[in-house]
Amino acid sequence: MKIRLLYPDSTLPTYAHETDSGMDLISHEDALIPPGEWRLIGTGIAIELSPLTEAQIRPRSGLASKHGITVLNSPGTIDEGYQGEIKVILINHSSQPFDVTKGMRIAQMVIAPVVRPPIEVFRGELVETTRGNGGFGSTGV
Ligand SMILES: O=c1ccn([C@H]2C[C@H](O)[C@@H](COP(=O)(O)OP(=O)(O)OP(=O)(O)O)O2)c(=O)[nH]1
Repeated sequence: MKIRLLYPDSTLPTYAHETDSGMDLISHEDALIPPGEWRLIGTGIAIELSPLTEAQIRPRSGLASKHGITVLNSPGTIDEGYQGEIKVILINHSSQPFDVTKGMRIAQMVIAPVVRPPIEVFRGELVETTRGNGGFGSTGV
């Protein structure tokens, strides 16, 4: 994949450890998120994904466990063809205002394969399975 730095002071997202699943996304702006509210935060980057891949924007567990900050639409979907700035929707679930500062690691971005199967439409019965229509706790607690 390619990462495009949109501004002279954009910060490249990096993997904190070489075996990490996600690279940390950096805020390109300051923002104050009041308790219970959310903000759309720019990262100052855009990406060019390889065919049949997507990027998923996921929360950082440290921000969630220490400050109640998570990604509202987690996992955010970055489509293969999206060329705009990657933005992160952060929500503050705590009772304190949360200060996002430019340069802060606010979320992580995981690159994942995408499957787009050919679709066949029909009106008959689905092939029988052992689960059938059972769901939503059908196997017990
Ligand atoms: O957390 C996110 C989620 C999405 N996007 C960008 C990339 C994505 O490809 C595009 C559209 O996202 P999505 O399909 O989730 O949004 P939508 O509400 O369905 O909008 P659209 O009608 O533009 O598809 O917005 C982000 O930058 N951050």
